[in-house]
Amino acid sequence: MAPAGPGEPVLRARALAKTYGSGASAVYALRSVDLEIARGEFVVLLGASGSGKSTLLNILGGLDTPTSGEVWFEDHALHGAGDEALTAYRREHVGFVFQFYNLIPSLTVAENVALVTDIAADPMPVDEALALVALMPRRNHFPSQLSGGEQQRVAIARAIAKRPQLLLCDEPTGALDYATGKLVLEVIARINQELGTTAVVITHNAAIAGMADRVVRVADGRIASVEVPARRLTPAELSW
Ligand SMILES: Nc1ncnc2c1ncn2[C@@H]1O[C@H](COP(=O)(O)OP(=O)(O)OP(=O)(O)O)[C@@H](O)[C@H]1O
Repeated sequence: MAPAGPGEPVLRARALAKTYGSGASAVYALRSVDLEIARGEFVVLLGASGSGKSTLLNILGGLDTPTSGEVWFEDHALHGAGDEALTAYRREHVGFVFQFYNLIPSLTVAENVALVTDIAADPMPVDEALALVALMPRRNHFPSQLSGGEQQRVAIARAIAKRPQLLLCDEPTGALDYATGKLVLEVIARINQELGTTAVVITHNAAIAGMADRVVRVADGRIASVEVPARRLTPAELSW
């Protein structure tokens, strides 16, 4: 099968369920999720704490597997895939950004990004990734010398330097103040638009939803609603 073109689904979930534990202590993190994400789309996942957002993102990114149901990346079935196949999927196709930046403190900014470009099949030059997040002037600094927002931008540079098809972000602005959070969102939006990277961003912040192509609300392990904003706003136009 040819890779999906613009607008075609790059990720598909069908009747996805994830249960932790069993019997009386079972936690139904996802109950029955059907979702398609198109190539190049910017999707925001909203929902209360514990609603299942991270579980869904982790399954889409091959960090976790469903208890039942199907999840596909293009024509690769991720459900039931073994550790080796999921590791290869993540390495080749997925960039992750988490709330905490997970940078190596003893390495410079450029060296943190090079950790990924050294092992990727078709990486961009480290300095190109740093330019995309406007951090070239800080390339030789250590993480401890950077603000939280700058550290998060390094984490984004590291995630995109391997030219992943998917950029999956779990609360990327959760540890940042308002203005810094906006800067980080601007970077993610720019990468989505300039590189065409499909982006899925989890947030508690409903205002961020304005910058999405589609807003998926998760409640109690289910998709509660899907909205398409009339116009995609820039992060600068958002306020909360
Ligand atoms: N490893 C685990 N073992 C048991 N229960 C878990 C595990 N991971 C998640 N859960 C439960 O699954 C449910 C969904 O969790 P999940 O982390 O996906 O929610 P979330 O919407 O991302 O929440 P938050 O916004 O607080 O990060 C929660 O009730 C959580 O307690």
